[in-house]
Amino acid sequence: MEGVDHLAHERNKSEFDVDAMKIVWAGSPHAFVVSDRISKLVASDPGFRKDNRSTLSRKELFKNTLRKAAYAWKTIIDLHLSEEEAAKLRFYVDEPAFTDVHWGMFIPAIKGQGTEEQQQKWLPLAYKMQIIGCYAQTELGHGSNVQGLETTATFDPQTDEFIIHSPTLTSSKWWPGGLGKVATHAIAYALLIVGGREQGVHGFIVQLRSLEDHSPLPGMTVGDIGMKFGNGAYNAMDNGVLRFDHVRIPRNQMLMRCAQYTCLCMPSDAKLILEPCILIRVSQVTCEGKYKQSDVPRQLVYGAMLYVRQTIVADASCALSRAVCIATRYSAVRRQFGSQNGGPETQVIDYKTQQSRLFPLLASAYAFRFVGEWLKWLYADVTQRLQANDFSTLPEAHACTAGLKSLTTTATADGIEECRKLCGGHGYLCSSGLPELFAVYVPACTYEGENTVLLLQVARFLMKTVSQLGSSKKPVGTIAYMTRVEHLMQCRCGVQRGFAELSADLVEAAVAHCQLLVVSKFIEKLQQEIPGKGVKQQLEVLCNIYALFLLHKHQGDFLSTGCITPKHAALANDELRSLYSQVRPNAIALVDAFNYTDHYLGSILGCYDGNVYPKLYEAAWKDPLNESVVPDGYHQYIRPLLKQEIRTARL
Ligand SMILES: CCCCCCCC/C=C\CCCCCCCCCCCCC/C=C/C(=O)SCCNC(=O)CCNC(=O)[C@H](O)C(C)(C)COP(=O)(O)OP(=O)(O)OC[C@H]1O[C@@H](n2cnc3c(N)ncnc32)[C@H](O)[C@@H]1OP(=O)(O)O
Ligand SMILES: Cc1cc2nc3c(=O)[nH]c(=O)nc-3n(C[C@H](O)[C@H](O)[C@H](O)COP(=O)(O)OP(=O)(O)OC[C@H]3O[C@@H](n4cnc5c(N)ncnc54)[C@H](O)[C@@H]3O)c2cc1C
Repeated sequence: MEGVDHLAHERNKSEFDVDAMKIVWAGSPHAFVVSDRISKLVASDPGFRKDNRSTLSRKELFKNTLRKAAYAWKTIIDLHLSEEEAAKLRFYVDEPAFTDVHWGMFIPAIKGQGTEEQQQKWLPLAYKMQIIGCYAQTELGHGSNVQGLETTATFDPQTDEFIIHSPTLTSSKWWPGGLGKVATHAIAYALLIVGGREQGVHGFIVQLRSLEDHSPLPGMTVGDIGMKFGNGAYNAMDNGVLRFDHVRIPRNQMLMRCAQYTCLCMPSDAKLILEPCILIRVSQVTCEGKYKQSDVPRQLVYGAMLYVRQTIVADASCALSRAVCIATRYSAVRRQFGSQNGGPETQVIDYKTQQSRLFPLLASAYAFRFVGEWLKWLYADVTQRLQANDFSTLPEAHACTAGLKSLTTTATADGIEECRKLCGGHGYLCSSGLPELFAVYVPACTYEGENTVLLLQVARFLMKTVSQLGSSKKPVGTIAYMTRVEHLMQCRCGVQRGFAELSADLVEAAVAHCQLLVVSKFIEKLQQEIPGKGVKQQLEVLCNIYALFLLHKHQGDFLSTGCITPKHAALANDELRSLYSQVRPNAIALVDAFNYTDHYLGSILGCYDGNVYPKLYEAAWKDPLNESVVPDGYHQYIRPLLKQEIRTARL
């Protein structure tokens, strides 16, 4: 039987309203309509074709990405797309590009840390893409440790300028996306030196390339850092290297204000829209060469990272759901063993082992979706509070964004790889879509804060909270539960001792805290009204799978701390098995609810109609290696080998 019939049969088994679930997944009926329309627009436009990416050379890939970015921008302008629609278009075009960093980091950094004058000067140009920006923070020798950056920005009061300089090889900027070949400007982070005194790391707007002929400006040595992991994939991005040799910029190009807690605003007609934002001055250098710092928390300069980490959490559910959709559909198509009386073999999705690897990932995709929604709310909430000069929830917002970024990207990267394995040998083919998805996704565990480094930030926050237990400062919000954990009261005196020594255990505690967050936000979601036949029931099953799977995976910790008994552990495992059986008939419908087009999935194994084998067979013949029956190199290397005379006696 062909796959196409097979999946139709699977769809008929489902016990809930898939259209209603699509709306839950999208977030609202409006979000669904926008997403559905834009995904179809992209899928039907040959200008956004992506099935040939893995066969392109680096140069061809990069040029093709430039073409797509220009074409995407033209589409946005011609169709007068709104900010929401433009963001969806970028999502469905599905190509890492300099535009991500321009819109996702360069513009938010200016909006966040620029003065009003700076915003008025630079944002209209950036919004119209008349300048293209990158975010140049990381250096060859320094990434996680931002305070350790070596690039210097020395104020020269004679000329009212900063001199930006890379004093060592290790101070070369290294990694910024878009820097290598495209960006005309950068937000460069450098150690500020005023009157001979170091004043910490600050951001500066630096022009890199001529707006006439794109050549690097005097004093700049700039280029691409080279091929990265995987063919195609993130190599569409020109991550770059940059050295400054005493480059002079006007004093008014130091970012002197901190108000980053505003959302990205991309106007449909590329005209400037300035949103209301917080006007907090963090630091300033005057023309007389005086450095002034206000008394607001210095951590506000990390706001751009808070913003991007929150978007990364929202993106994790997309990447994981995409892999899960591919693996689930293929698991229903693929058959191995178990043929009875010459009948069909068993669908691999019916094997309990397959279910126990696949369904927790399906549940995780939904769990991350809802925690991502909640994190957006938290980010909006902290923004509002900061506008009222209330900094009280900033540490919690930092811990949540950092911790959830770490948890969800790690689980998603691992989950994509598990989905590849769940697809057996065919999962290793580029046409499965999974190798490229993994290669594009996996750096999310490193960029925007290396995942272990971020968990250490969460651990620091948790330990601070524990040390304050019993004081008048009661933990609230996501750490309110700590007052209920008696054991923590006994720990509180010792928490400031041995942090480094115990850091591996503390990282585990940080992960557990984040997992609790994900579970509790899933439960909160279920407490809302959820319309649609059987939708809530399905989500309850998935929520229970997510929670019980974690309990099962970490049962050693639960048992050793006396939180559960061996009997509980066994019951949890029984329940998990029963939940897998409940998901089974709904599995295909649950991944259909993601509403992904075949174009976006980019996977023969995951195609909607399940018609996998003819498509795999057809695709093989399109490989460049099959352009000729006899390969290039036959006459040079194969034929001489076949015709060689055996000269050595032993052979
Ligand atoms: C082809 C298609 C084209 C389509 C075109 C269409 C057009 C587009 C239209 C629309 C599109 C919309 C697009 C949106 C796209 C969005 C996508 C975004 C893509 C992103 C791409 C990512 C690329 C990668 C970028 C990077 O990686 S940038 C570099 C990031 N670097 C880091 O993250 C460094 C990590 N290190 C740190 O964060 C810090 O150094 C530290 C580890 C936190 C330590 O800080 P430090 O001050 O040195 O140490 P401490 O003394 O420990 O202080 C910590 C102190 O501060 C608090 N803290 C720390 N961080 C924060 C924070 N962020 N906020 C608040 N508070 C913070 C911490 O709690 C401590 O407080 P206490 O002292 O009180 O304990
Ligand atoms: C694809 C990609 C795109 C990027 N884009 C940009 C960009 O646009 N702009 C930009 O500025 N940067 C960018 N980066 C750089 C990125 O932000 C850094 O690589 C990241 O912050 C990690 O820093 P690092 O490389 O210094 O890692 P390191 O900190 O050197 O990490 C190495 C190891 O050391 C461990 N480690 C480090 N510190 C500690 C500690 N205190 N305690 C315990 N363990 C520790 C880490 O856990 C890790 O295992 C990008 C990186 C990648 C891979």
